[in-house]
Amino acid sequence: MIQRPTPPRRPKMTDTSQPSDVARETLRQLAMRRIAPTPDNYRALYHEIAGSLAEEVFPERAFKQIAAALPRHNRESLRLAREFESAISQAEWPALRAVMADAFSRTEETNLNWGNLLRDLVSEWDRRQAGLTQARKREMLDRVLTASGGNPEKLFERMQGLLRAWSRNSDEDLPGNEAADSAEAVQTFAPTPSDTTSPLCTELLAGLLDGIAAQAKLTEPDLANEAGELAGMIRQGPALAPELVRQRLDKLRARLEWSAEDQHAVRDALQRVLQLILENISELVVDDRWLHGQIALMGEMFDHPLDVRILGELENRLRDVIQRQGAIKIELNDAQTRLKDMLARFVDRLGDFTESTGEYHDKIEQCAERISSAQDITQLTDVIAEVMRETRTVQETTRRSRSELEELRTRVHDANSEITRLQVELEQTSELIRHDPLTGVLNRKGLDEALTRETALARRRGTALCVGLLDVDNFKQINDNHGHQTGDEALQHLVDVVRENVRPQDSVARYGGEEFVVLLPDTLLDSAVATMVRLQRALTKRFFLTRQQKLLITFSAGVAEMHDGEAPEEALDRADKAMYIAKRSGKNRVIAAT
Ligand SMILES: Nc1nc2c(ncn2[C@@H]2O[C@H](COP(=O)(O)OP(=O)(O)OP(=O)(O)O)[C@@H](O)[C@H]2O)c(=O)[nH]1
Repeated sequence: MIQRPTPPRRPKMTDTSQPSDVARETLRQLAMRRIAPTPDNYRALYHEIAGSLAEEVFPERAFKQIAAALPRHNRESLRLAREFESAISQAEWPALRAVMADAFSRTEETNLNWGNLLRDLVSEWDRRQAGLTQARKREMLDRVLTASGGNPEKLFERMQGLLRAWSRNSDEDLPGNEAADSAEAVQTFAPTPSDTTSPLCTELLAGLLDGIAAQAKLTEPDLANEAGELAGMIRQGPALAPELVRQRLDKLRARLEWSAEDQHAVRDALQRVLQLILENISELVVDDRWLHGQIALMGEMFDHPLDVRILGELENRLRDVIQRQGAIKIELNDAQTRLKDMLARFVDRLGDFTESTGEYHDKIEQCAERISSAQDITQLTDVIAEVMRETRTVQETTRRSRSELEELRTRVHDANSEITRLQVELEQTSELIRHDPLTGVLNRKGLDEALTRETALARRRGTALCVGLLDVDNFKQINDNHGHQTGDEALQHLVDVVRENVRPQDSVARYGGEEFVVLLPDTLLDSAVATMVRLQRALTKRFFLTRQQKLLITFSAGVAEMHDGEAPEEALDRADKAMYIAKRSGKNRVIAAT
């Protein structure tokens, strides 16, 4: 026998006098009847169990779609659309009803008024008005027609304005103060600042923005793009989003002001840099390599668009190079003078030696003559004694000269090595003075300068500035297990990853052994924390490879946003404290300083 499935029995209802019981029962029934638990099914079942009527649901989504399609060409339609949206967001039928009634009554009003408006306008056209010729009236009407851009509501509004202006100036009822009224008429009629549909204003404004875009293209591409985009928007029809255009124009004006201030600072800094270069070039007397160093620096400077940060750094670099080169130059001159003295003594010694050996030869020749003319043995004995004495003297001179020459040779060799060392140091000075020799990032001195520069810029521009201080986790273990050289390479790897993952305007500095600072201009605290976390992620993606072994480098970091009027050292101190909290709470994390 085929077993028919038993239809789901209506289960015994629990007490459903309380809404919470109804809700519980609804869920139970949904599960038992295997009905999909959608909001609509839940609602229907709830009312079935409660024995109530389903309330009419407010169709918010559908209304929002309607709101999105509403026209917003003028102030009036924009206001209505906003009121409509507000009624939707409150899900209120009465409010929605009021907005709709308002909108319809306005349409009716507008329709009714067209006839009256035209009649009044025609009669004002025929009347005589102070200071308004027919030609002037035609010109005014033309402008109203053009400025309305085919928008009937706008045209209606403007025609009413025109009518008011004409009627106030009519001869019949012209009050005593004609001049003021006349001025008011023109003012009433004159395009308002938001009247961007006036073709002349539009083109002037757009042309001005194009000019700004062209000028800023090379030095500030972002600003140039913004000006270009705004020009485009204004040409397309700014009446579509007048508020947005106004806000963007306002921001652009503020940026142009900053840019002008920057240009000023750039010019001053450039002047100081050039003065320093000139001072330095006039000092160049010993080695042309110095000159090449300076020229390379200038080349570097003019390779980038002039920027206060670059100029500030170059100025400081040059100042340092000049100072250091000055000191090295003195040492180098000293060493060269000593070398010259020694060579002079060497030449003297050689002369003495040649002289004494020359005398010896003369003496020996004389002795040889006396030997050949000697008559007896006594005479010969005297000559031999003299030969012996002269030979001993010359031997003594030769020995002394030899040891003196040996000593001179060693000292010349030492002086030469010293000169080579100083020259190498001289070449490296420009590079190393503000940069850490191991990793190439800024050292403490470089960091101090970057902090001073960025703090001043942030204050002037009213932008945020953050410092992130990171300390490598368990670095001692890397050194102990793999050697100091590997430890050094691990630090270089860390710096490579950090530099690749921060913006060009961010600065990276070595703060201590395995501690680094990242300086983040124009960045709020949350974004700075996010940046440090991004660096941590980047390090987990790029392992450090040493002898075919992958090492994961992690760090703990503290981040502080510079407070108003706070000294950079205090912000660093707060970041340091936050970093220690990160270490104590398990390492490999980023903590925002309070
Ligand atoms: N290879 C190398 N090691 C360095 C350098 N500077 C500092 N160190 C070493 O870094 C180690 C830091 O050790 P600790 O201060 O105990 O820090 P840590 O092992 O990272 O421990 P935590 O910070 O608590 O995670 C010391 O052994 C320093 O000698 C460097 O330039 N190269």
